[in-house]
Amino acid sequence: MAYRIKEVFYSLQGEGAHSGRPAIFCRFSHCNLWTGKEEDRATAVCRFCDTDFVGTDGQNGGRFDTAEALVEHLIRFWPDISVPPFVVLTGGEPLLQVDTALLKALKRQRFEIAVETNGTIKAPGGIDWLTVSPKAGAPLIQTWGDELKLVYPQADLPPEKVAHLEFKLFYLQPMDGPNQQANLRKTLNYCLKHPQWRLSLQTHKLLGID
Ligand SMILES: C[S@@+](CC[C@H](N)C(=O)[O-])C[C@H]1O[C@@H](n2cnc3c(N)ncnc32)[C@H](O)[C@@H]1O
Ligand SMILES: Nc1nc2[nH]cc(C(=O)O)c2c(=O)[nH]1
Ligand code: SF4
Ligand SMILES: [Mg+2]
Repeated sequence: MAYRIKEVFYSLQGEGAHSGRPAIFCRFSHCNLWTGKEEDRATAVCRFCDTDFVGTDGQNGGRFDTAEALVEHLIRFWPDISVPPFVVLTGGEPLLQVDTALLKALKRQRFEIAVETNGTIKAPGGIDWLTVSPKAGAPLIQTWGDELKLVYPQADLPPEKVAHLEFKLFYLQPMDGPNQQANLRKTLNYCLKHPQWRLSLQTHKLLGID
């Protein structure tokens, strides 16, 4: 299968439990909850997305015909082969494209594999760290994983609706956008009242890095 990749970059994981950890980011094109076109945002299922995932024209993006070709491309961004490489598969919605062939090819090169998904597609086996970020109005199929990272607030998806699911860690991430400051305040208040939940700041944005 061919893989369509918007961009690849080396940065620090900015969100969740691995925040601060150097990682190769592989951003897959396409999402099942938004076309990615601004003209469709108001009618999309997911309307607050902060990411451009359209096409393959981003930094180091492209179309890769085989899993091996993509893995060879990714590993070039890792600076020290004595440390196992860490990759974050994101998007767009990576599980539209991530398959067992890719996960196996990554493992052959000793990759530790993290995935960021909206939870509408069942994850294949072989992922080391699964982050699920459910979206109001979308079916939640992947109901277990390592961390649940809920963007907050979402009118029709209060944290109470997902607090019982099978995850090791529960994060609230303030919704970026026009109400960012108010959302940050609400998020931190919610965490203080409900200590099951931790605050996930998008630290890459604070640092001004990718
Ligand atoms: C761009 S998404 C790609 C992965 C997958 N489609 C998903 O939604 O989880 C990566 C992460 O950014 C979060 N995110 C997207 N837009 C955001 C925003 N405006 N504010 C805060 N987090 C946001 C998502 O919820 C997800 O956890
Ligand atoms: N630094 C950094 N950390 C991230 N964690 C999740 C991201 C994403 O867009 O999925 C992301 C991102 O875009 N940049
Ligand atoms: S599901 Fe993820 S990639 Fe898709 S529009 Fe929402 S935040 Fe963006
Ligand atoms: Mg991002």
